[in-house]
Amino acid sequence: MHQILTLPEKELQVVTMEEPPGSLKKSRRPMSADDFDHAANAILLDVDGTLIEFGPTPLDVHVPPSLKHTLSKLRDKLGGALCLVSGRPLEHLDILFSPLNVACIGGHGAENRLAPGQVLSATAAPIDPELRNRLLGIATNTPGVLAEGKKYSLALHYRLAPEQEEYIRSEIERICADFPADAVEVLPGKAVFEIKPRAFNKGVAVRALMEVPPFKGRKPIFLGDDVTDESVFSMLGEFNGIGYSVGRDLNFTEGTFATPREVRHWLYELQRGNAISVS
Ligand SMILES: O=P(O)(O)OC[C@H]1O[C@H](O[C@H]2O[C@H](CO)[C@@H](O)[C@H](O)[C@H]2O)[C@H](O)[C@@H](O)[C@@H]1O
Repeated sequence: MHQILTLPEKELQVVTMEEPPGSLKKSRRPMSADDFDHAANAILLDVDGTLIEFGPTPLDVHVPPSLKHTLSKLRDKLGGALCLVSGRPLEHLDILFSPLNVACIGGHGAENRLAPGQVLSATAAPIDPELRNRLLGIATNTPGVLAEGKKYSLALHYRLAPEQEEYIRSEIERICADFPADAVEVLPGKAVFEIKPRAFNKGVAVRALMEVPPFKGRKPIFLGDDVTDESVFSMLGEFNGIGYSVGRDLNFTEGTFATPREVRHWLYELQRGNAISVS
């Protein structure tokens, strides 16, 4: 039997994770909080592996209350120009981060809420149902593999069965070959393959975000940990922005945080700084 992961309304298993050791050499330090300008910058944040530590399954994660508090304060000091940019669906982000209300890009760019308090909107068509069903069959037939159904994509997680990575990869390739190549994209994430239509990605969604208030005219600072974040890192230059990676160096980044804990500390320092009033 495959396991379809769903998030029960307002109910998540909360696991307190050990903080991983900050082992990475920090040769490229991110900007000091003293140099940060609350009136000129926008903060864009990937979630899993950047703001919070990985858990064994998508539901077994912990969002520290102190992080929600920090993000709430920082959002206010930025005049609302703070956005979560995640592969998770927006409704999952809202449950995980409740009661925080911030701008969000979800589903790898398929959905967005371009400012805090706005109504959610979809920017993409749902994943092809036949493709979804055939991919679900991989989880059905492979012990330890979890299928995370999302409206716009499907994630096949092998964190609990790492030995299945190559088998899953080849099965996905075999199935996707039956669909138009320009319609299907496979994102290899952290112990996961995400299959989605090619039409949207985080970078395209961030480009749209940066055209609307309160983000318009600001310089985006984006933090991400994964190759699935590269579509954002690679377009930041269009807005004079800066990218920072987490846990490892990635292309188009100017600095690296060792761990999500270090990211959380940096954000805490940013929200403590004085906001310069917007004219
Ligand atoms: O874009 P992100 O915010 O980084 O989200 C990427 C995916 O994160 C989640 O999966 C990852 O985190 C899980 C919980 O720690 C972990 O078990 C899994 O192995 C990771 O790949 C989420 O479940 C996906 O929907 C996101 O696309």
